[in-house]
Amino acid sequence: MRVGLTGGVASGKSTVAAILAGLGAVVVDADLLAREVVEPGTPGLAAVVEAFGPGVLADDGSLDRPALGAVVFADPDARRRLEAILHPLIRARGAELEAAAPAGTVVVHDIPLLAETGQAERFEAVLVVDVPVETQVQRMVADRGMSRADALARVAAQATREERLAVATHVVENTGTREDLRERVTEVFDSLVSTGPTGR
Ligand SMILES: CC(C)(COP(=O)(O)OP(=O)(O)OC[C@H]1O[C@@H](n2cnc3c(N)ncnc32)[C@H](O)[C@@H]1O)[C@@H](O)C(=O)NCCC(=O)NCCS
Ligand SMILES: Nc1ncnc2c1ncn2[C@@H]1O[C@H](COP(=O)(O)OP(=O)(O)OP(=O)(O)O)[C@@H](O)[C@H]1O
Repeated sequence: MRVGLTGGVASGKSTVAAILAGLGAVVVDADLLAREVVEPGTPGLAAVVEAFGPGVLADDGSLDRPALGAVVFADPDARRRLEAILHPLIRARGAELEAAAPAGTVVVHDIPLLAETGQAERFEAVLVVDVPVETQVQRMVADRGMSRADALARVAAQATREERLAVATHVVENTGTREDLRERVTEVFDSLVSTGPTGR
């Protein structure tokens, strides 16, 4: 079964993905792949430098992620150019990892921009991790040391809560404790495995 997992920045997707992995799912993490495809020496990194200039490289030749983030989260055109380079590479690698998963496993694709990129129909079920914007911002500021303005810029670069909820087959609210989250995710996983995906 192919399951999509999405949610706004800092909503708790990685936490949900880790719980699902513990329950036996194979997780394909788009954020991780987005890092893999721009590792030093890759065609992905070369293409990014070609498009954005050597100013997005750190002294050791790796991608300077904060520098590139400052550019693309302030400029939607720049963001689209970056996405046009990286998304095909990320998708191709995700398909490879899925093909390598053992038969019969639940493969969960953790994709931050699933709603934005119109991918919902590719999945038998779509889990949306839902929190209020203020919770996203507080987590980015408290856990990642971001300024409030930078946190709000990331939120503004993404779909609204409503747009994401519109593609959900299962909503995972993450406004309670981590234990509440584990219970809800376990309930959703059990229902997917025992009764199959619903809602499509
Ligand atoms: C701009 C980059 C270098 C900033 O790196 P940084 O280490 O600060 O962030 P990281 O990659 O860990 O992403 C953290 C979160 O930011 C949000 N985010 C990342 N890219 C985007 C984007 N293009 N649009 C909206 N939100 C985004 C997502 O919620 C993601 O989970 C990086 O995010 C990137 O390469 N983005 C383009 C690739 C992409 O679209 N990734 C999203 C998953 S496919
Ligand atoms: N229920 C919760 N209670 C308190 N903190 C939480 C809860 N769920 C997640 N967090 C914390 O919030 C932060 C964001 O969670 P996580 O990294 O899972 O989100 P994400 O959606 O994967 O983020 P990103 O979009 O940046 O990849 C983390 O520091 C995580 O430990």
